[in-house]
Amino acid sequence: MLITNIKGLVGLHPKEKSVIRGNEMHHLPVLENAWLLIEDDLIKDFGEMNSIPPQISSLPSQLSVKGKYVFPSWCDSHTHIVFAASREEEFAMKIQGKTYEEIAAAGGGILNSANKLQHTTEDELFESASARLKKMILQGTGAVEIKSGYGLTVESELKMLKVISRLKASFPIPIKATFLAAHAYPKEFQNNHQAYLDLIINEMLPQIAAENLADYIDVFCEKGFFSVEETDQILKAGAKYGLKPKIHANQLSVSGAVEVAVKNNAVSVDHLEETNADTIENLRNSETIVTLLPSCSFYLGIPFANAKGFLAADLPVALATDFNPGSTPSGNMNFVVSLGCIKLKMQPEQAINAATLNGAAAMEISNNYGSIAIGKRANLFITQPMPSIAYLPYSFGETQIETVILNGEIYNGQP
Ligand SMILES: N=CN[C@@H](CCC(=O)O)C(=O)O
Ligand SMILES: [Zn+2]
Repeated sequence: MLITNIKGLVGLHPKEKSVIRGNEMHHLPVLENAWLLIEDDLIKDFGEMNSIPPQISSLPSQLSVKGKYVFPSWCDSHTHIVFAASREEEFAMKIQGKTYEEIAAAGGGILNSANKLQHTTEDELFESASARLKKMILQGTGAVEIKSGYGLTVESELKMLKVISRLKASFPIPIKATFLAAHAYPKEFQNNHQAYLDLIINEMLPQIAAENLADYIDVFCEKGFFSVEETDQILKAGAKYGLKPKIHANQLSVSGAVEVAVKNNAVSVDHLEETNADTIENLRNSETIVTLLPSCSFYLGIPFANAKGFLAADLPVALATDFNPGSTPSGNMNFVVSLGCIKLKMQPEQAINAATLNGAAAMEISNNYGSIAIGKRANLFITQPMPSIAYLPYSFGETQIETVILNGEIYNGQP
């Protein structure tokens, strides 16, 4: 496929560039008036229209996209899209002023989702997650991470991870699976934490490893959920099976989560709505990526993360949706990029880098995804005609995406 007359080819980082740190994130390379050649599922070549070689300009399969931009697909590195039911009954409680913790204490929250999921079949979960994923892809997402964590029993955690495996086999995008049994303590373990930790460590992890069902391990390290010591215990057990951590950290309080995550070589620390100077210091000399989830702040009404502080400390910042039924019922990365600009005060270039190459880095796939470079996978989207790149986050709540290309082929929602 040859795409011609591209108004701007966006995200032309060199192929060897695997992550972008703070100060560099302003730099989003764009080639104006460009062509892009895709062969099989890979980016084969690109250049300027006024110097297009004749043997390329005469190729048969051409798509002229005058006035439109071509972006690398969004890479959404934090989601919980396998769930049994929406939770809009909690929406009303939130509007009345109940906090996330109060809703959880009243029997809502994660345990509510776990109860529903335990009574839902693997096939039903696969169908509903597929519908969500299809919609996300049509909104420009071309790589995704999905967590378990609404099972909370051996059987149901495995059921969730099997659903993620089936999604991996059925969808034409890379999918990473994260094991998050340490999402909340089930009722029967509320006064015996160690028994649940033993269940995770001695029952769940060996089976998950034997069936190769997870790529990462996650813990909701937070007051009222999993303590720093409990988190450390789980991460060390995961490491024995080669599972690197991606951690829910500092969503509701500065909890020591970042320290324990960095100590255990976390690929990413996610949320960080609550941050102090120590949080930044703990991250400074690590490889850990800071993944911010501004649509969670938007929906819950909790603080927006200190993106500018992380960027000023030269840390790599990624943006992701956190799509889940409780704190973020949306998988729209376009809206996340808008919030990155409007609420986190990132420049459009920084937010786009955060949602593409750094999102890919937070899933350890940035050698093949997240930017437009020769030899990388042709996962991209073509916008509607737009006056500039900044127009995409500026026109919040809309999607400017007209055509989605995955592995070099136009994606129309099948499967
Ligand atoms: N914080 C923990 N997990 C989810 C919310 C889960 C829920 O409320 O169902 C999050 O990332 O926001
Ligand atoms: Zn989450």
